[in-house]
Amino acid sequence: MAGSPAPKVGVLALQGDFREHANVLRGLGAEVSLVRRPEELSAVDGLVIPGGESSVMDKLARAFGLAEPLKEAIHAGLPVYGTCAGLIMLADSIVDGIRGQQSLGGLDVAVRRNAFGSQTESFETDLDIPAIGEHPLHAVFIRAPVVESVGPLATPLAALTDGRVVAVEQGNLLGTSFHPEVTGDMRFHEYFLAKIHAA
Ligand SMILES: NC(=O)CC[C@H](N)C(=O)O
Repeated sequence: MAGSPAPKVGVLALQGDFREHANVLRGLGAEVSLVRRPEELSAVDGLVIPGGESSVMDKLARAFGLAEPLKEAIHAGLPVYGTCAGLIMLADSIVDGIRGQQSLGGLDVAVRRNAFGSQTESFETDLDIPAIGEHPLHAVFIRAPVVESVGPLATPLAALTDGRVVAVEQGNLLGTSFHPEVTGDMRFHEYFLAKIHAA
């Protein structure tokens, strides 16, 4: 946006495909930093939680003393976008988590891990997502979760043809089951940057 400074966007870099997100965000003009410590979190205007393995991310976030600061930041209204494992981290409730797995919460949804089972490790499909524009988005799902139930505070943004919800938003929070950082279609990251500008 002309005249406005580049937003400072953090990418949670405990585990997972944080480099891909950092590259997309830099390409869109954001000032990107990797977040592994509470001080790094307090320096950003928005945060992306990448795909990876949510149970590992959860353990590392707690071990590094980041889980509580992350919850506080989410509660205080920091814009946060979670993809895949990141969506699981943002869900108020996890279905099929490993024993003791915790989420940060924030999104009024229940998310089922590995919802497509071991037969379907990954697949690609085109999704109609009016919130980000007219053209369908090519979406890549990798051992992906689905949003199993959406509470009254969250809004579904996209669903598969069978009706299962794969993208949601709630105020400053955004979550997708799929990985826009690997397709070259940057509309979800642009949508998220617009949220940061508006926050
Ligand atoms: N691509 C991904 O982020 C996979 C998510 C992973 N199955 C989990 O439970 O966290």
